[in-house]
Amino acid sequence: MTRGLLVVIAGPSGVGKGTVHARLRATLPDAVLSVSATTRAARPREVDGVHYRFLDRLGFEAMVTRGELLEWAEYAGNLYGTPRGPVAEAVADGKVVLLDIEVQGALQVREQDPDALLVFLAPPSFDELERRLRQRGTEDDVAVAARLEVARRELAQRDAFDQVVVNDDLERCVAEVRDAIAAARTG
Ligand SMILES: Nc1ncnc2c1ncn2[C@@H]1O[C@H](COP(=O)(O)OP(=O)(O)OP(=O)(O)O)[C@@H](O)[C@H]1O
Ligand SMILES: Nc1nc2c(ncn2[C@@H]2O[C@H](COP(=O)(O)O)[C@@H](O)[C@H]2O)c(=O)[nH]1
Repeated sequence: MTRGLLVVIAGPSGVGKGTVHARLRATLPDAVLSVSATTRAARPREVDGVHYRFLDRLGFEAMVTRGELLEWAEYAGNLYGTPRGPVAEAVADGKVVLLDIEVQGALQVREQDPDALLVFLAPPSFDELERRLRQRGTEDDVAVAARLEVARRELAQRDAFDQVVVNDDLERCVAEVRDAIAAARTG
C-alpha cells in the first residue's frame, strides 16, 4: 500500500485553495478532503457535513475540550478546526488527506505531524487576490476588508511552509502541487 500523507494547502482567503483542492481530487484517486468544523454561518448551497460541519460556539468549544480537533483557529470572528479522527483514519488507510485551512492552523499541524506536507498558495498579486475575493461574491465589503487584512499577515508567513506555489495559471499550479505530493510520498 502507498504511504498515507497529510497535505495542508493554506493561504489567504480567495487565493483559490478550494478550487485547487477540487482539481487535485479529480486527478488523484486516493485523495480525500477533510471536512472542517466551523461556527461560521452556512453560505447558500453549503451543506452541513459536506462543505463544513456547522456548529454553534458551545458545540465547537466542546470539541476542543474533548481533544477532538487536530488544529483550530479563530479567523475573522469565527472558529474553524480539523476533526482529528477522520484524518488519522484516512492517513492510516494510505490516503492523501487534503486540508484547506488558514495559516495559524497550518503551523499547528506541523507540530502535530512533522511528516505533513505544508504548501502555501500565493496569489499573483494582492490586487488579483482582492479581485477574486470580490468577484466570488460570498462576503460583503466589510467582510472582504477583514479578510484582506488577515491576508497581509498570512502572506508574511509564507516562508514557514515546505513549498510556496503561486496560483496564477490554475493548471500549472495544480501540477506543481501534485508533483510536491508525489515527491513527499516517495521521499
Ligand atoms: N488560477 C485562478 N485564476 C483566476 N481565478 C481563480 C483561480 N483560482 C481560483 N480562482 C477564483 O478565485 C475565487 C476564489 O477561489 P476559492 O473560493 O477557491 O478560494 P479559497 O482560497 O478557497 O477561499 P476561502 O479560503 O475563502 O474559502 C473563485 O471565484 C475562483 O473561481
Ligand atoms: N485553521 C483552520 N482554518 C480553516 C479550517 N477550515 C477552513 N479554514 C480556513 O478559514 C478561512 C475562511 O474560510 P471560509 O470558508 O469562511 O471562506 C479560509 O482561509 C479557510 O481555509 C480549519 O479546519 N482550520
